Amino acid sequence: MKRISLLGPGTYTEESAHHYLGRDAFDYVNYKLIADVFESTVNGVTDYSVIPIENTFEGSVSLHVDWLVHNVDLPIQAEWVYPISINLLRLPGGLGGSDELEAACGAIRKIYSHGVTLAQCQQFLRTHLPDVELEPVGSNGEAARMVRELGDPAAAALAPLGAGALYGLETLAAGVQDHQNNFTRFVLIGHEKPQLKETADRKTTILVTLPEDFPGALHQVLSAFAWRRINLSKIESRPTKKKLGSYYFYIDIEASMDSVLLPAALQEIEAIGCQVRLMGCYPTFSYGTETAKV
Ligand SMILES: O=C(O)C(=O)C[C@]1(C(=O)O)C=C[C@@H](O)C=C1
Repeated sequence: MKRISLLGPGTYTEESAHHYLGRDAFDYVNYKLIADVFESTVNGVTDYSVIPIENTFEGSVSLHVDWLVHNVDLPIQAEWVYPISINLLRLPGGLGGSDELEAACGAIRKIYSHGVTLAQCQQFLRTHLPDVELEPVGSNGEAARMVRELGDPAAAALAPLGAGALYGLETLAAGVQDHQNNFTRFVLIGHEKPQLKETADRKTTILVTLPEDFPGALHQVLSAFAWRRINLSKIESRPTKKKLGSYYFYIDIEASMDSVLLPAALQEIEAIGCQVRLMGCYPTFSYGTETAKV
């Protein structure tokens, strides 16, 4: 059975992977830190890694995109989008009583959660828990585990309901994210093409580095897609980390490398002196309509 590394247990990453790939079709290997998730696939301990790369409100998870670009050479093999509903969890029977949210919140002194999750609940925290200490941890599953292990009734976690069930925590408030249509995009990376549903739409991700001192180079890159009517779903500049002011463009394209038009567009971009790195051509799955199971 193929092995998949991810942040877990009790994380949104795990929930999303079970939803799209199935619980039993793969052997899931849990790690506490995203660096270890990446490295397990680089070192051949696992075949694939699942990486959260973008959130509706927070935008790109820069740390993860940078790992994908600078530290590893693992193609993207699939992507999916999963809804993120965030819950305030604590030890059962904590101080203040769980029926009165304000009273119960008044008894909380410290909240553990992933940094991205804390950022998605800023308004809720300002309104209900303005004075609590916020402690970012490696994953939301880890946050729930710590609340259980500490045994401190004044501690709480912002995490998935599944983490509460796993560690026996009670839900003080459900769906506390600031925006209701909160989704995160995950990618599956690894060397081998996985066996997934063939009917899904395909996307291609490339990195483009522009030639130096070439006025209008980005305009020419974009026009190579525009006149062929190829749709881009994302373009983002990130530092190359080589020198100040030097950037590459991370581009998601709604087309497959199997089409006639996309390889021609990439050739045109290379011909003007840009460097193009193919990050993957892969099926994309959206929530509610389909899963990736064969
Ligand atoms: O800690 C988790 O639950 C994760 O799956 C990680 C992660 C992330 O790294 O972005 C995934 C999705 C959520 O938007 C917040 C956190």
